[in-house]
Amino acid sequence: MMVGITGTPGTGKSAIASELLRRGHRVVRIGETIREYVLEEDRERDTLVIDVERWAEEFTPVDGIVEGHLAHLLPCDRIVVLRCRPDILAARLSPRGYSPAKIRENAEAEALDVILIETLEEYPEDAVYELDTTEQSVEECADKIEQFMKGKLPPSYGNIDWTIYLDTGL
Ligand SMILES: Nc1ncnc2c1ncn2[C@@H]1O[C@H](COP(=O)(O)OP(=O)(O)OP(=O)(O)O)[C@@H](O)[C@H]1O
Repeated sequence: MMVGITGTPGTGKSAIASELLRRGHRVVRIGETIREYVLEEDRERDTLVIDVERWAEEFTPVDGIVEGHLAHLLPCDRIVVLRCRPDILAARLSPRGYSPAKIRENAEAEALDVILIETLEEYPEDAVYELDTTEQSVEECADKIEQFMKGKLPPSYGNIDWTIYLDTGL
């Protein structure tokens, strides 16, 4: 079974995937699979432009976890969408040295449910598990993902509304 972990940068994909790796799961980091698919560097947005279509087409499926903010563009069996309250997300991103514009762009995308919406365009409802990491530890989040993988936690999404954070000047 291939399980994707997606989410806005800073929601905790990498940290949670490391915990799942520690627990013995196979983990593929999407960042390590895109190198040959980089089309250009978008300097203004401080990000890489990837040939996502070709990358997704050529991706070799894994029996395990695929972690990265493009995971929902792969044909996973189940997909976990990590969430984080936008003000806390901004605080998590600030030690990275990102520009204020890049932090704002990510916080806004999180407030607007961008990754969840993209995920629901690709996946049936019963394959999606939305997990709010704002006030849970990495271990608690990993526990829930393991339970979801085993079918012990039902799919769920849609209980988050962070639109008020759009007006806070983040
Ligand atoms: N419950 C939690 N789950 C995951 N990470 C958390 C949690 N609480 C706090 N963090 C912290 O949030 C920060 C951002 O996490 P991380 O780098 O894993 O995000 P990411 O989604 O992988 O970002 P990117 O897409 O840029 O790689 C880390 O410092 C991590 O320790």
